[in-house]
Order: sequence, then C-alpha cells, then structure tokens
Amino acid sequence: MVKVYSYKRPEFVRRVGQHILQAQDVAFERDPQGSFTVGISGGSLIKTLYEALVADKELAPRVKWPQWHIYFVDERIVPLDDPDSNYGAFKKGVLDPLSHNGDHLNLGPTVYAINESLVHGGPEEKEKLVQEYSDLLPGKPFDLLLLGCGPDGHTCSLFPDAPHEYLLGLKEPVAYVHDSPKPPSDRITFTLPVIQRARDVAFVAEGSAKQDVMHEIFDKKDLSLPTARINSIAGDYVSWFVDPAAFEKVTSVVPE
Ligand SMILES: O=C1O[C@H](COP(=O)(O)O)[C@@H](O)[C@H](O)[C@H]1O
Repeated sequence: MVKVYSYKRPEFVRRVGQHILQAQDVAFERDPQGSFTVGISGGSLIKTLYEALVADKELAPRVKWPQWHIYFVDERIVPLDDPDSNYGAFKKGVLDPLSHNGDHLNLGPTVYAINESLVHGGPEEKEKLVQEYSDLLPGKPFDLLLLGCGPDGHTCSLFPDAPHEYLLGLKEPVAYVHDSPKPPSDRITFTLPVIQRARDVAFVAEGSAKQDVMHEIFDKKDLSLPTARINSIAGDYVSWFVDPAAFEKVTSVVPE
C-alpha cells in the first residue's frame, strides 16, 4: 500500500529530509562501508533538496555525502551548463552551495552525469549516450529514488499516453525519449523496472498546480498516467510527500 504524507512548509521540507536520511541510515546499516545509491529528479525537487540537506542545520550534518552516489532518474540531452540540464540545476542548487560550506569542501558526493560530448550528435550518438548512462547504473537496486510528478502526471521522463507509454514495459533500465511533450524534446529516463526494483521510492509534489492530477492519480486511478501506474503496482516501499494544496481535491485517501 502506497503511503501518503501531507505537510505544510517548513515541516514538509523537514519530513522529506528525514525520510532521505532514514533511507541513508538503513543503507549503511546493511553495508556500513558501501555506498548510498540515490536517483534524483529535476524540477522543483532540487530546491527542496537544498533546503533539507544543505540549509537545515539539524539535518545537514547527518548527510554522509562522500558515500552518496547520485544518478538522475531523467535528464535532458543538453550540455550540462544548459538551463534545462537537471545535472546543471542540481550543481547550481545543491553541489555549489555545498562546496562553499568549508566543512564539506572536497567531500561531496559522486554524481553521475550524461556524457556531454554526445549531446549534439545524431540518433546514433544519442543511443550511445543512453547506453553509456545505463552502463553506469549500480548493479544493485537503488537505495532511494526521489521522484517528481508533473501537472500532466509524468514522472522521470515517462509521460502519459502514447507514444511514451511503451516505455513502461521496457526491460532496459534507461530509455531514450526523443519527442517529449514538455521541452526539451530529447531526454533519457529511468524505466519502470528500475523503479519497481528500488528499495525506497518517494514522490515529492507540492502546490495547487498539482491538484487536478492528484485527483486523477489517487481518486480516478487513471492508469494512463505513469504516476498512477506506479501506485498500482507499488508496495509499501512507495510514499508520497505532498502539501495540503496539492492534495486538496483528493477524496479517497487520507494522508497519514
Ligand atoms: O521535466 C521534468 O519535470 C518533472 C516534474 O517537475 P516539477 O518542477 O513539476 O516538480 C521532474 O520530476 C523531472 O525530473 C523533470 O525532468
């Protein structure tokens, strides 16, 4: 059963941060010398990550950054310093502020970006980029995936309806999306099997712009939406962190 938690800021940020740290601590209990493997989204999540893991004075010291291995659950096929790059947004929003905190200097996480030298290539180079990113993925289930939810119900770069729905059935962990309805059109995305195998999946969705889609996902259970599809197959390793504005129109689920 999917769990739903609803909080207003600043509690929202604090709870998301606590959930991340709990997943980190569980991973290190399992393997104290190992790495904590995390897949992150772009979009509004980045600011929440900064607030929870860098700015929060109580949570920040508990983050064991040097043991974190960070991957992008989706990425736009653009140079890393392009305003559309999810890596670029994460660098600007989290890595740069982190490196300016003297105590974290040179002790940052390992971050896996796409091969920038292939972004301007043709279809073959782009397929190569996808394959290379796929090859970088850890050989074990992700410890944590932090997923967003667009107002259209997309997550990662898995968009509703054809032609992207087929991605949900793929066995490959990473897929090439060449006609994303939300620009930029060329992207890579984790596919459903990776999400299904993860140890912990947390959606993070805030704001009134998400109200209608939350109703579609939770009340109508519209399976053309990848987010609703994930809910339908998920166990209790999937949770949703929402705020009251985002969940206002949902009637069939009472957040914990
Ligand atoms: O295009 C994207 O959008 C989603 C949702 O973003 P949000 O700003 O509405 O939270 C994001 O999760 C994904 O990583 C990104 O590429």
